[in-house]
Amino acid sequence: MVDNPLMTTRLTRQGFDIYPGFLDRPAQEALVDRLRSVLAVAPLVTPVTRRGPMSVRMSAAGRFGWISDARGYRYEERHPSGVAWPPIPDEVLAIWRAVSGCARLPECCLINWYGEGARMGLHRDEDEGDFSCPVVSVSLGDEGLFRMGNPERGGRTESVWLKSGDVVVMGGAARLAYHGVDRIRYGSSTLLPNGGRINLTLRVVT
Ligand SMILES: O=C(O)CCC(=O)C(=O)O
Ligand SMILES: [Fe+2]
Repeated sequence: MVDNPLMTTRLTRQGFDIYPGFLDRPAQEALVDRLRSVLAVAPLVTPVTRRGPMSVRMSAAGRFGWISDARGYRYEERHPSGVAWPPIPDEVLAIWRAVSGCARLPECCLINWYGEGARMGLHRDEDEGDFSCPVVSVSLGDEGLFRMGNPERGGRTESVWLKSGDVVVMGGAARLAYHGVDRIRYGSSTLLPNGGRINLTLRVVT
C-alpha cells in the first residue's frame, strides 16, 4: 500500500473517489495469492440473469456472496456448492480500513473475473440493506474501462481506464450511482499468468 493514499485520490465529476496505484506490485501479487486460496474453496461460477449468462465469472468471500441464477439474484451465505464463503483476507480488510471511512467491516467481498471480451453493463449496487457505507472496488490484472454515471439512469457519464492496483470508493452520491465496465484490455498486465482482470467489491450488506 502507498504510504499516504489520501495524497493520490482523484474525485471524478460523478463523485467516485479513485486512488490510482493504491497497491504496489508486491501487494498485488500477495493479494492474488490469497485470492487463489479463496477460489480453491469457492470456485468461480457464471451467474445467469434473465438476459442469459453473464460474461463475468464470480465468487465471493465473507459472510455473504452475491448470486444470480434461475431463481433470481440475491445475497447468499453459501456458495452454490453448499460450502460457506471463505473469510475476507486480512489484506483486503486493510484496504477497506484505509479508504472506506466506515466503522463497520464489509460483509461481502465479491470477486469478479473478466476474461477476454468480458464486460459488465451499467447497474447500481442496490441489493444491500444499508447504503451509509461505500462500496470499495479493487482492480487487479488487465486494465478495465470503468464507466461512471449518475444516481438515475441516463445523463452524462465519465470513463476511466482502471489499472492493476487502483482502488475506487463509491460513497456519498456515488454509492447509488450507475457504473459498469465497457471492456478490458486483454493482456495489458502481466500480473495474472493467463491474462484477464480481477475486480473485488467490498460491501456492507445488512
Ligand atoms: O469490475 C468493476 O470494476 C466493477 C464491478 C462492479 O460494479 C460490481 O461488482 O458491482
Ligand atoms: Fe457495481
